[in-house]
Amino acid sequence: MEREEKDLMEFKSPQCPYTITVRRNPPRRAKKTPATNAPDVTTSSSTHFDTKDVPRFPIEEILQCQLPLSKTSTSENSENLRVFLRIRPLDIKKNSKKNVDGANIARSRLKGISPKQDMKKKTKKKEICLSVNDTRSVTLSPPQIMQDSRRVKTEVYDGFSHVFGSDSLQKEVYDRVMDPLVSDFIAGKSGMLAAMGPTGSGKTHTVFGCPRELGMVPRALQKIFNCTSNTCTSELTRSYYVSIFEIYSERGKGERIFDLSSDGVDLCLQQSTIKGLQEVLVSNAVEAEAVIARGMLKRATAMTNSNSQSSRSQCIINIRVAPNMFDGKVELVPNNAVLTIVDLAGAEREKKTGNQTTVRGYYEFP
Ligand SMILES: Nc1ncnc2c1ncn2[C@@H]1O[C@H](COP(=O)(O)OP(=O)(O)OP(=O)(O)O)[C@@H](O)[C@H]1O
Repeated sequence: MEREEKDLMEFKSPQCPYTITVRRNPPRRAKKTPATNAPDVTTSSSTHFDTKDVPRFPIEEILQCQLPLSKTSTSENSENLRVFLRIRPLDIKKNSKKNVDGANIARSRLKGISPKQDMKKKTKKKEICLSVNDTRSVTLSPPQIMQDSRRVKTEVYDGFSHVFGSDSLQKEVYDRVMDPLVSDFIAGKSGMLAAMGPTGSGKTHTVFGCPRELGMVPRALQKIFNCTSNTCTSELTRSYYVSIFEIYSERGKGERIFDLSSDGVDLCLQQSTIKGLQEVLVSNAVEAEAVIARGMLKRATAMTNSNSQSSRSQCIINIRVAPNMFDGKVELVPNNAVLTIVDLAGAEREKKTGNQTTVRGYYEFP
């Protein structure tokens, strides 16, 4: 307490400074400052010190003062954890085409209308309940049929790092979400992108994409290897390793971890560390994509053979950069940085596709 009061006394400037150091929790048993010329206010009764000489502590000025924010704290990239929201388009061409054929055609005929009219009716029933307010918030309102219910309310979800509307492009998402992580990774800083959401919400589409709309993984690999081959010699000394594994959990059973690389086996978790995960050395984006594609195929096959309705599968891809020896020197910057990409698959995934050899998205095998 003595120390604190002395500190307050030493603050003589009536002007509010731009930076203020607020000392909290001073050491309780702090030694008394050796005797100086400064009067001891705590024992003022035993001294001739006059409290009128003490300059007023400018508490009001400090409280009113607007501290200028530093450049880094205002930039959204400085946040360690960023949460993005991407809204999936309501109508996906692939599905609408599927609905016109087969059983739907027969049903439309029974109703005495053309399949196209039936489709139109269906589309009319679709109601958009999620609207984008601005780049950081959305409003979720109940469908009209439930609007009288007191229990369901319109809610605003605010504070996202960025909201991508249903018309957002893969490149747009990559530039804002993934590119900063890739740049950091190239500079030696680890990062992670995790796609989360209910089944069918577009996680796999965003992470892997399709040949016409490349997702985050192929775009990241392109940047990493383009950068490596285009820049200075020190970066040519780097080696890149890819590993891919799956954390698989089934209701009523524990979690299992599988190495999805070609000769990978069951893995075990020891004190939060996965033991025995294989890494594959890759020298370009094509090689890296091949390792990931094979892993995705292995994952899909395992999912199809399992009781996928009650299971969840999390696929984790790691790209690690390691410094190499070059002319007797070691490049120190990319100090084993790891870029991790997580794709969480929903329970109904394989029930819908039902085909062992098809991995949806970018990695498709004949
Ligand atoms: N932004 C988008 N633009 C076009 N099509 C999309 C978009 N997002 C998702 N889709 C399509 O929606 C369908 C479901 O998406 P996707 O498989 O990515 O969902 P998911 O969240 O990974 O589902 P699961 O958890 O079951 O694996 C796919 O046919 C996908 O191509």
